[in-house]
Amino acid sequence: MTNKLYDTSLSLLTDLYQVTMAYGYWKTKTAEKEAVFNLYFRKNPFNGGFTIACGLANVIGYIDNFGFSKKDLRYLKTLVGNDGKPLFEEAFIDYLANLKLTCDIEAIPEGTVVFPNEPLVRVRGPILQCQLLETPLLNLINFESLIATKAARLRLVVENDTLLEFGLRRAQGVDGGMTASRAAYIGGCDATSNVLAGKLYDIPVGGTHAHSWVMSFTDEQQAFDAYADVLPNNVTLLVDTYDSLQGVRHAIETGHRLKQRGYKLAGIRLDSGDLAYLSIEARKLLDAAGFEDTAIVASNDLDETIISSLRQQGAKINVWGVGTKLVTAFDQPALGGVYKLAALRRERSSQPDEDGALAWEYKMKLSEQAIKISTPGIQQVRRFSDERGFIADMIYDSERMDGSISKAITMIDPLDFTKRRRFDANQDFDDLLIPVFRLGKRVYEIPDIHSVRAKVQTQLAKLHPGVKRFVNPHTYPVGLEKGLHELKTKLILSLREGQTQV
Ligand SMILES: Nc1ncnc2c1ncn2[C@@H]1O[C@H](COP(=O)(O)OP(=O)(O)OP(=O)(O)O)[C@@H](O)[C@H]1O
Ligand SMILES: O=P(O)(O)OC[C@H]1O[C@H](OP(=O)(O)OP(=O)(O)O)[C@H](O)[C@@H]1O
Ligand SMILES: O=C(O)c1cccnc1
Ligand SMILES: [Mg+2]
Repeated sequence: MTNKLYDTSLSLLTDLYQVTMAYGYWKTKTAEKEAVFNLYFRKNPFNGGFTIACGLANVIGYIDNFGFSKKDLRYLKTLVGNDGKPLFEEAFIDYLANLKLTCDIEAIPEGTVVFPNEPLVRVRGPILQCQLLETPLLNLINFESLIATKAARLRLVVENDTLLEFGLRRAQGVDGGMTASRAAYIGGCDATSNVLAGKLYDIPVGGTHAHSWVMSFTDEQQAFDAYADVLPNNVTLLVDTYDSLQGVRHAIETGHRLKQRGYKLAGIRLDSGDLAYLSIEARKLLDAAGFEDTAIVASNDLDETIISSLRQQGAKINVWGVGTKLVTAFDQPALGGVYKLAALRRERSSQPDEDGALAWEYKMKLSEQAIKISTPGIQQVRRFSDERGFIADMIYDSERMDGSISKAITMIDPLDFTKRRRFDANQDFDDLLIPVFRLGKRVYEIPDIHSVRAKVQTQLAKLHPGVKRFVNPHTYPVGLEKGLHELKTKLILSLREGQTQV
């Protein structure tokens, strides 16, 4: 099982400006200039305190299959500028025909808990190649991370109950449905109703039946009995087509017949009305009839807020079916991930290469808003932890700071330089970005989807509850290593004075 959706080249799945810039780099003979780009987001979605990294498997699929086909090239040849003449010259099209990716890519593995400003993916290589990857990488990481985060939030509220993803019919198109099912499973759903996702991604599939089944019979009892006859080992009956509690009584009747045949009534589903009241009453009826093990499934525009309220009201629901608001990431339609140039290698001749840092020209985007000023550097994230869990994350420049920690390290809050933390040499840590491609060759095995899903839960267990709460969550500390902070400050000052380099 590959966990990949893309088995064909999607190299034109990019914005036109990436191709026009690529042409520009090629034309100005800077295509091969070595660049470093970081992909990160600035704010956790859903006003939450954390994000789940997801989408790397599809990034890998995209890159594994990268390459412009003859048809792609033929199409690019048809593009014209505002004078009606071709946008790109033939020689550039030939260049693209032979283009093979040779980038080094590091990434934070899927299922990892991540925070604003941390590079989830770092791409290093010829600037033309890095540039072409901007849009697809953002497309693939933003959406899946958003949905995995939504599912993780749902998992936090349902605790050990069963969580089903029912979203395909409301998803944003085919791919929105497919990738949402994958990310929702990783984030913490137990199964999906999406059969193709089940097949392609090895996700358990499951579900009940629709109102149409009941409506196609003259009465509900007949409908339930017929369903139980056909699929005696898969009976969860939707009871709310006419009157929910009457429906439960009919389901109990069917349940008795199933029992006589050696099967069981697996569940009933409520899909309208007051789900707290109805589930409590349904539970009483089921228990009184000896169906203590029959599950109560609920669906109907659920999300983490409604589920949390239902649980507080004492609802007797043990399976939650969540569709629309999960796969459309209600109520935040996108994760705002960005991909920024962070360094360019200097011309070999212009600088001695004795210090790794001197080899690079650090780059950043200025902004009036401090949060939008990008951080330069060949970034790595160091996550410090102790026996209770994660303590803080520090972004550092892997070329400037020796990766081995032999002395104390100071981390500075990027939005308030007076806030500092010191970590001594024996503090436990992990560096989060790991090599995925070296010179365009894959050096990373995609883990199976079940272990990624399990990882989300072990990661969340290491987060302080305050960071996981939904209302005004505590901000998990993410800082810059002191040297990187100083470099950034120096660069901001020099850029503001109209210079471009440090
Ligand atoms: N006890 C409850 N507390 C909070 N929210 C609830 C409770 N019961 C149901 N809900 C939620 O309230 C909303 C009810 O939706 P709506 O007003 O469309 O009612 P409905 O029961 O679906 O109506 P209909 O019978 O016409 O289908 C849904 O999002 C549902 O999940
Ligand atoms: O509510 P969601 O979280 O999206 O979950 C999926 C919904 O899809 C189905 O019905 P559908 O919404 O198509 O019709 P209905 O609302 O009339 O039941 C199902 O009965 C759920 O209500
Ligand atoms: O199986 C179900 O109950 C189901 C599947 C898709 C959407 N709503 C419900
Ligand atoms: Mg509905």
